[in-house]
Amino acid sequence: MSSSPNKLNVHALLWQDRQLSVLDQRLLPDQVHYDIYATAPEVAEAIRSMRVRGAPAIGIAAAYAVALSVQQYFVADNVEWQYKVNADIKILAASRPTAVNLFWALAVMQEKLASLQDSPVDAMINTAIEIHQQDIAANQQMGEIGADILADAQGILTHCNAGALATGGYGTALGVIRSAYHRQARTVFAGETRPWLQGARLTVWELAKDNIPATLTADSAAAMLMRSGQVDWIIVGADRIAANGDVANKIGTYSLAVLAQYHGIKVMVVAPVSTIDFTIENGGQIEIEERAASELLPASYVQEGSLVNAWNPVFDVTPAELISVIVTERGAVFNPFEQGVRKLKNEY
Ligand SMILES: CSC[C@H]1O[C@H](OP(=O)(O)O)[C@H](O)[C@@H]1O
Repeated sequence: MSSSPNKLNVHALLWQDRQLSVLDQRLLPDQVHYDIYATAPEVAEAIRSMRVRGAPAIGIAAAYAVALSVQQYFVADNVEWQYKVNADIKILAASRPTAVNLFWALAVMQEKLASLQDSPVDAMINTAIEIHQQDIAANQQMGEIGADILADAQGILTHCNAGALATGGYGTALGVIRSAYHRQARTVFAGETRPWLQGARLTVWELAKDNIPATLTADSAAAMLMRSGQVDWIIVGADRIAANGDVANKIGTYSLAVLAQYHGIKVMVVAPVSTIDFTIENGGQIEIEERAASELLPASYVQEGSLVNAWNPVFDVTPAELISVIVTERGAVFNPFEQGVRKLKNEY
């Protein structure tokens, strides 16, 4: 059986001795390597280059980065330091555009900073730690809510990595899979998730570390797998959810949802409320990150004058009508297309 929530030893981020250790996920599963960062621009580059990735993990990393910036620049009786911190916040905000957790975390940290009169360093560090710990608690709550919904369902297909590596710990979609597997064995399939291979390199590695068997599938095998009758639920994470319940997530999620509807398979999206962008009405308003063609092209095509280019959007939007349930730490919204997710709005 999988380990209990607290025993899983997979951490995308570690705060130790006033420094941030970041697991370089580009090197997994071959290498478990942490880099230590002391400045916000270093963390921004770690987010941009996907050393750390996953909507909640990006937000938590940004929160720690703001704390690092305040620690680096704060000077008593002098307001100059605030300009430098604000410049760092702008650098962090420019690192990746789609995951709203990044901007949510920056807003929480800015609000906290504005409320402090003096000696803000420890208060800002504690706020970042709270954001981290709240994310883990939310994931464990969502895990139980999602496992209740699954009941005895056997076959699960997940996409990308929405696990401990993408969050503060435990995971969103993988959190549900962990909690469900903790109750009774399930059959778990993981899509490889080209081109960055979060499924092939991260999800199956993370589940194996947690004693949860998983079967890797090519992204293009999803339709045949669903037709085989082995899948009861598609369970995925999210990077930004619009007020009407449209969901931006890893590229390929939309295809899975269309296939799921055709095959009568249910779709569960698992995300903390910090992933909901209540300021936008629908998924058409979500900026979809396009990454370099070189991340998709074989190296031999990446050369001056090559006639081969690549279109590399790394997220897509799944319309609410293709989603059966959105699970958050504040509860589940079934058939989100009916009323959206506005009822989940609450002041943080
Ligand atoms: C916990 S949901 C994480 C979410 O982020 C991933 O994207 P990326 O690896 O590019 O940061 C993917 O969309 C996951 O579902």
